[in-house]
Amino acid sequence: MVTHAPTPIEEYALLGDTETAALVSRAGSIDWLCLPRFDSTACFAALLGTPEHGRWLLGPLAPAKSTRRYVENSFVLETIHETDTGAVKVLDLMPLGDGRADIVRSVEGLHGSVTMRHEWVVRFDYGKVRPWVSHGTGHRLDGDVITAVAGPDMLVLRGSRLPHPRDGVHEDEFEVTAGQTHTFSTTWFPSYEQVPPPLDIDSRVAETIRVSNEWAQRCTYEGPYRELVVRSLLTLRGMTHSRFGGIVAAPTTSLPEDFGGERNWDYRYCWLRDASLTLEALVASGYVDEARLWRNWLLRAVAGDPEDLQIMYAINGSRRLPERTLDHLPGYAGSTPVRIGNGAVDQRQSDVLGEVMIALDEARAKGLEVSTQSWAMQRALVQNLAQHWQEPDNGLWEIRGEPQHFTHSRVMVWAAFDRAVRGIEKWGLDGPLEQWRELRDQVRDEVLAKGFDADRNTFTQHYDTTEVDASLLLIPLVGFLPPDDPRVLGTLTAVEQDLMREGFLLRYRTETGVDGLSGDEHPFLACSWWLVSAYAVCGQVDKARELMDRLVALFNDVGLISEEYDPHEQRMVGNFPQAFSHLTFIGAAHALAEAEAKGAAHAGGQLP
Ligand SMILES: OC[C@H]1O[C@H](O[C@H]2O[C@H](CO)[C@@H](O)[C@H](O)[C@H]2O)[C@H](O)[C@@H](O)[C@@H]1O
Repeated sequence: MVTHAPTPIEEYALLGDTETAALVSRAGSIDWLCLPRFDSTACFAALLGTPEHGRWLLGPLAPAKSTRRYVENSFVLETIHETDTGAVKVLDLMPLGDGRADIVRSVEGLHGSVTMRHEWVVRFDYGKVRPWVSHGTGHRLDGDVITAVAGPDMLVLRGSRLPHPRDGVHEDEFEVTAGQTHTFSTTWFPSYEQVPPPLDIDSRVAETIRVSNEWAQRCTYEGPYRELVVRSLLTLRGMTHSRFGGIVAAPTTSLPEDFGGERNWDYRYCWLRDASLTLEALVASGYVDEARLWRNWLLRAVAGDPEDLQIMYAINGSRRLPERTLDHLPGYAGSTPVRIGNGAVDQRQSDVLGEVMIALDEARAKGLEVSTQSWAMQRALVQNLAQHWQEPDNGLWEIRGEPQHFTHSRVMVWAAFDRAVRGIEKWGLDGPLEQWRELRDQVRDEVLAKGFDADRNTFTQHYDTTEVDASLLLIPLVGFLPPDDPRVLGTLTAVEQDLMREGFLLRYRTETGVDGLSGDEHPFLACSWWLVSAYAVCGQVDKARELMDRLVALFNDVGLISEEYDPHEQRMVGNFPQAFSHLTFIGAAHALAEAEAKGAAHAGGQLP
């Protein structure tokens, strides 16, 4: 029985150091943090339970009006808390680029006086393990510190005023008046090592902002919604492990797709699909170095027998992600089970090679040099697909029901062969051209014959149904058919008719039971953005703009968005922030910009 009211998902902001990420609420509570990696165990897991499962709170004791923003293009979060007695500014960040795992927090009095509440509640292993906590002083520790240790993990808390122990919690309350500042840092380190030295905080803050600004300046996108596009690119960068090159689908696990339901999944892994689509968004916006980083990750992750290709890997490329439930956690809003690992790792999802081949083809077109090793790997994977493409699969939605012949999967199989052919024809690479051309045409003929319902003039979710699926919107976007083909336009209409819910798009109708899960879900934001892109390429620019404006209004105050949206309760749903949502938003902005530019050129008589 959960009595703790959950903080709405949209009330969280992201902190990150490109190796892991934290969620901090508007009230100043860091409720989620896995250290030192995105997929490490959490030491603060209140997000999926109660404060007793670990959190770090630094916020005003009295009710406050709290406004926040990121400093320039960084993930340095600045929150102003205004109370009846005064105002303070809190700065939260994870410094970038020093190979350490620190979180820094400072509070500065602006006017009047504010009583701050400080709580440091460390619970290792996702809120389960109470650490051994010591208050130490000494030469090696460089002044007063608090350390918390359990097994392999150790944290050290430093600060200008340390909290006191009480019933397993370290807490403090103190006044901050205008001009006063208190600074704190928590640092993770392996427990067999010495406590790391203190940080030079001012220089780390300045460096973090500088590095982020430099990265943002490389963005080449100049179309509508630019500020949000840049913030979304930064969010994708924040989900990319800067040394490994892997990209997580989201930094959280088990934020529910259905509040109180079982659709709770761990997204702290690198899906080939999500990562390829992230790459496309980055490359289209001018970030080719990131494509190289990820391609090298891919080469290491999939190295070996092509037969053993997985659809997702851990962030460092390792393969074992067994799905387990954490039964000690009550779940966000009572949504159980809380899962770690992901059972979809063993699924056949025939779309993924298509997404990888498209992303690498686009990166090549934007200047990523061809590497012999990379093409050899692509050839081997395409040859393997040639053996298996006719098998039923779990599709891009990773259904847990019976495998099917999903139309989207087959369209992406076509895309894999198509981009392989293009590798030879356009880029002069070597391979069995005739065989791949034949396969490409064979898959195309099959999709047109078996994945299309002529009565309704629409493509279908799979070969044995008349249902539709939002993934069919990708047919013109990947070049399978031109946008003005009547079958594409018919599919657009059918998808609108069947899947629109209160102005946003569902992935598919769960009522059919195709996914093998109980409960329902809400509109899936990536699909809604695919609809914007489909409208844009099909020339329905007014509809694209209208839907885009509606979607853009859903971002929270610091430019973040989750996987799904519940229009009825007007709240974000699912893991947060989700790469899929951010990258499809970027894609939609590009599509809209191109369509509007084309429309303007037409109006100006510049096009035939
Ligand atoms: O809906 C059931 C499935 O939900 C998750 O998959 C979704 O997220 C993935 C990561 O963003 C994405 O690649 C996939 O297309 C989405 O359906 C979950 O990871 C699966 O285990 C689950 O079956």
